Amino acid sequence: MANAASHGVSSAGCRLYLITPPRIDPAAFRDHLAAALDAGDVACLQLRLKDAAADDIERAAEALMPVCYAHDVAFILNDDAKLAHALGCDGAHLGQTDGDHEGARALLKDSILGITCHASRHLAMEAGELGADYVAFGAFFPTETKDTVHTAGIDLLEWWSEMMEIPCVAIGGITAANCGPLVRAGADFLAVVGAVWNHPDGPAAGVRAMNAAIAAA
Ligand SMILES: Cc1ncc(COP(=O)(O)OP(=O)(O)O)c(N)n1
Ligand SMILES: Cc1nc(C(=O)O)sc1CCOP(=O)(O)O
Ligand SMILES: [Mg+2]
Repeated sequence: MANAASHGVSSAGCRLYLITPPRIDPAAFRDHLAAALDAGDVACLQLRLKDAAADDIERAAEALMPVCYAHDVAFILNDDAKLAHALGCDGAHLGQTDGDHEGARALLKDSILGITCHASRHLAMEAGELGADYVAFGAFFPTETKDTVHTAGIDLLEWWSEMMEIPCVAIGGITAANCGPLVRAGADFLAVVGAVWNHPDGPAAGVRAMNAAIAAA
């Protein structure tokens, strides 16, 4: 079965998975992104613009993709597999209501497909069966980035990583201060928004703090 490692998003140990803030000015954000990626290891960037028109997403992708590629960071688009394919992204991340997962798998071929599985073993098994490259569990902690409904526990990560080879992503309120148990439970990637983009000393400090915490776990 295809997996994220075979597409160049290697999880060799736990790695950082960055997600953009929901609204950005692409030209200004490009500099913040470059600073963040200069600061340390990042596996991928997910462009997650909420309530944005396709044209705006395309403009943002054009601004940010070259920065990712210059740093050997995979570029993943949220919510829309067709647009991800059309824009030449490395892959797409789909939630449970973001369209036809099987159609997306077929369309994206060897590109990355990640699927939100909330706190559900059943959804994760389904995602694995259809060929997802990673499954995402969350929310592990309270978050100000998004209104969340589901709460995931450490036991889910332990179970998945013991039973399955498909990489898993942990998301939701993750910070340098609280990520240790997630890493030790087997998370392959920690997906973060606020811990990096809202870090009081800037995004580079956020990446350094997250990577130091991952290494110390
Ligand atoms: C890595 C990762 N995990 C989960 C999500 C959430 O996706 P979804 O449930 O579709 O919610 P939105 O992000 O679209 O609001 C994600 N984006 N990335
Ligand atoms: C986009 C998203 N999805 C979640 C889920 O639980 O599926 S939590 C979340 C927000 C993640 O942002 P932060 O790192 O700032 O908490
Ligand atoms: Mg979505």
